[in-house]
Amino acid sequence: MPVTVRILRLPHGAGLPLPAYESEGAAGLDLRAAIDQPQTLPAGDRALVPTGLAFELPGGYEGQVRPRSGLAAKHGVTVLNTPGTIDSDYRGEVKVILVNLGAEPFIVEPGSRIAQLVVAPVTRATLVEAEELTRSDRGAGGFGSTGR
Ligand SMILES: O=c1ccn([C@H]2C[C@H](O)[C@@H](COP(=O)(O)OP(=O)(O)OP(=O)(O)O)O2)c(=O)[nH]1
Ligand SMILES: [Mg+2]
Repeated sequence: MPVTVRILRLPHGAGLPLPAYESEGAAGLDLRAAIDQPQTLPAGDRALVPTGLAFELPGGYEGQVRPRSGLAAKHGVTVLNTPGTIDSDYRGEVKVILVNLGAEPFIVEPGSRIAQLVVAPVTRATLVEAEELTRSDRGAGGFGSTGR
C-alpha cells in the first residue's frame, strides 16, 4: 500500500539525490553516505554513518534500516543492528551503523549507497498482564527443541 512520507534533506545531504526505489518492485529506498571525505572502516570496526536525511513517517509505520546484500557478499559489510528501527516520531537524522565483518578495510565513499530503508506497518500491542498463560503443545520448548 503506497504511503506518503515527508523527508527533509539536511545541509550536509543537500547535494545527494533523494533516496529512490532502484527498481519497480524494490522494497527498500537506498540510503547514501552523507560524508565529504572517504571514510575507512577497518576490518572488525563499526561506524555511525550519516545519511543527511530526516523522515516524518506516518503513525502506524516504521522505517527498517537494512543491509545491502552486495556489500555483505562482496565485502562483509553489513548493518550491525539490522534491522535498525526508525520510529515514526523520530525527527532526527537517520544514521546507519555499518560494521565491517570482512578481512580487509572497507572505504565508504561519499554519496555511496550503504543501506536501504524499508517502510513497514507496525502493530502496537495492548498488554494484558495474566496470572498464567494458555497451554500450548510447544509449551516452553524452543531453541532447537524440535530437532534439526
Ligand atoms: O539504525 C538506526 C536505528 C535508530 N536510529 C534512530 C531512529 C530511532 O527512532 C532512534 C532510536 O532508535 P532505537 O530505539 O533503536 O535506539 P535506542 O538505543 O533504544 O535509543 P532511544 O532511547 O533514543 O530510543 O534512533 C537511526 O537513525 N538508525
Ligand atoms: Mg529505543
